[in-house]
Amino acid sequence: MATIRFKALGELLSRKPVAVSIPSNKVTDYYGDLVFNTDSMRKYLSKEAFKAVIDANQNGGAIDRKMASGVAAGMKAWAIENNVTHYTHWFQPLTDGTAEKHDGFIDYGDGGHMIENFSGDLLTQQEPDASSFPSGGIRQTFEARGYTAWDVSSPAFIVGTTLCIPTVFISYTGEALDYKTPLLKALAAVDEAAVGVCQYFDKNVTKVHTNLGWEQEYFLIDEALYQARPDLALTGRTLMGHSSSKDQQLDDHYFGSIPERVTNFMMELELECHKLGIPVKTRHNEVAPSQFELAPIYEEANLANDHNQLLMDVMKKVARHHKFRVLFHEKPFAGINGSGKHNNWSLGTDTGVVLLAPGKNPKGNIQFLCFVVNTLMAVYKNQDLLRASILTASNSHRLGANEAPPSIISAFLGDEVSKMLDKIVEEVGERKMTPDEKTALKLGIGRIPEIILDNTDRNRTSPFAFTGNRFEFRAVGSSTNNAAAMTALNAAVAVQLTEFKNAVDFLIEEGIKKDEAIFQVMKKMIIESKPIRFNGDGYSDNWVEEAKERGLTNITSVPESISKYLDPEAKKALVGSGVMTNKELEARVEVEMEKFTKKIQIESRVLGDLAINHIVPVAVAYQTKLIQNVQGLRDIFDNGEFEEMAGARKDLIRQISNHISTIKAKVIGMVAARKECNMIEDATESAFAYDKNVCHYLDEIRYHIDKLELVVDNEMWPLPKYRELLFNN
Ligand SMILES: NC(=O)CC[C@H](N)C(=O)O
Repeated sequence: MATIRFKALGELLSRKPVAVSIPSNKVTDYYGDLVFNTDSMRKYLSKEAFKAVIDANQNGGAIDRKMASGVAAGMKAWAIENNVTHYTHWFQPLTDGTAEKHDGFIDYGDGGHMIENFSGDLLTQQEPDASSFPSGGIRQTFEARGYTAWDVSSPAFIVGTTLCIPTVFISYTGEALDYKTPLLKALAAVDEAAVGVCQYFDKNVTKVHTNLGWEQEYFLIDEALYQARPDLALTGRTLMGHSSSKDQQLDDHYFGSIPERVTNFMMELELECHKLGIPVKTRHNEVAPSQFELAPIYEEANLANDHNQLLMDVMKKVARHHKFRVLFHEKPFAGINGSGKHNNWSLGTDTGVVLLAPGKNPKGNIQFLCFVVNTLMAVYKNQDLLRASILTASNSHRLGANEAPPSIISAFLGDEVSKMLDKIVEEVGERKMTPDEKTALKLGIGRIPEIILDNTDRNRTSPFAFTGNRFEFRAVGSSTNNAAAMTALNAAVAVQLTEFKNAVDFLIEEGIKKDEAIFQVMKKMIIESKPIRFNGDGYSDNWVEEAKERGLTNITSVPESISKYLDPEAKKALVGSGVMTNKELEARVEVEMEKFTKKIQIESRVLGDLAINHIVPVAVAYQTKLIQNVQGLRDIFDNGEFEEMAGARKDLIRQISNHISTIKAKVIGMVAARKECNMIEDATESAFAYDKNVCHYLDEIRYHIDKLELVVDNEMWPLPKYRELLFNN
């Protein structure tokens, strides 16, 4: 009997919801308790130190050494009062997670005795030995130094007994080795470019911030079953498993009543999030059985992203208290819904205007349309860059099915905004507009708010959908760091807004009035970017054809998509906006290529192991039982009767034999292919080779294993089945 599987199922039967105690009925009583936020800063910092942090936060300036010492002292006092013993620079290397090295507050004091020390220098900068993080060749192991430097715009927080200081991570020579640095630069770039455009409409605007509201989808699997699936534990997804007879066909999980064990997990998670100042608000069952979603209120994008990274970490810990494992993989189970991390993106001014929401008057609406059109244009020109920022080994399994967008990048606007754009094209002529024409157009534009509020349609197959006051970048995968997508998008929009402004300024210099210049440039852009607008079904075969005719790209290969980071248009966005240097971009491509290769390599090794050591022996054992059974029948029945009775069984023996032989042959082929790929030194070539020569084996081997699962005795099957994994809470 398959002991681990049945033991795990036995454990499942004894699970009880784990009780959670909430300190108060009012979230506001404990919200942000573990954050060094303005309230705690006011209490623990001198007036000057407080002002220095707020200034640096709002205006992006640096904090001088003296001030930093004051801030560190206040932060330490606050932390110690909260039972903190260690501090860490918390950063986001180019891996799938965050990094932290804890140091105690202890140090020798003047007389050689122990003191609690945390200086300004330790707060602002550290020099971790960085040789083991991916760097894409920027940092050789013999120059292992990397620096972490305090990101003042994201507040310090406490996890357990450790004070965490959000930092950027850069090499000795100044290149970014993390996700945060380029994101901060992209946010600054879009701020500058957007302020320039806003100035056409309101001279009081001096800052534009990017808002991000992510939606985190995930699966929860009982820990005993998870442990009995080495593929889940090592790769985050099931590399095999026949679909369950019932999964999501009846649409009965989505928004269904949340199981009690899961509710308790969610309660504890929300409690931890709220103490950490993560404004999580929404929770619900997602489409697939055992799939859930959690979403916060939107925040400034850098903070929102730190919070998402922190959340993923907290989720893993809290899940363990409830004897669950959380799966962030985009497609842990073939054939049913995968998990996205939809990024709701918008821009807002320091005067309180949401730039992607319709305005209150014609002027506000023209500004709104300007930002919509520039965003469309940026997406149109940067389809390949945006795809490169989201298409990973794991996300590639998700795209194109089950409400995840396809890999053709397009933008959904809804009928009403589309009509508005078409109207601009129709009504803005080549020659100068008459005052009456302008008034008519502006009046039409003035009607936008009512129209949109009633028509915020949704399109789940769109990678980039307008939803009334923001765009939802739906293609982003659940396991990734949002910063990659947000860096690409904001950099692309920044470059686009600058081009727009240059074009408008040029016309103004030629003597054309500002509003007409804006209309003329918008018209051109609406026409040029039209191919990116698509409100229809992103899954239809027609769309694949039509997209091709429109000249849109459709790339499903991960290495091919990553390599587009180095195309001129992508470089223009990332390097042109000052977000990355050429060297950093090339390094990033190398890191992403290596990540792809390694993930496939690991999957291939795990599958080979499971196929040969778990599945084939069981299939052989079952086949032997069948053979013995057939032999027994032959012993007791005469020939005619025997043939009639054993015919089907003999067929089954043959079928099992075929599957076993094919699996064995394919595993041998896969290992040989891997060996060849591993000889290739160049990261890009190796990734392409893995994609072409190894990936297909994963599907082929799985096919035969899944067929065996259908025929082998259930008592003998070693791995928990889909029905057991999916209906376990
Ligand atoms: N209802 C939904 O929005 C499902 C989204 C889907 N899970 C995705 O992969 O993006």
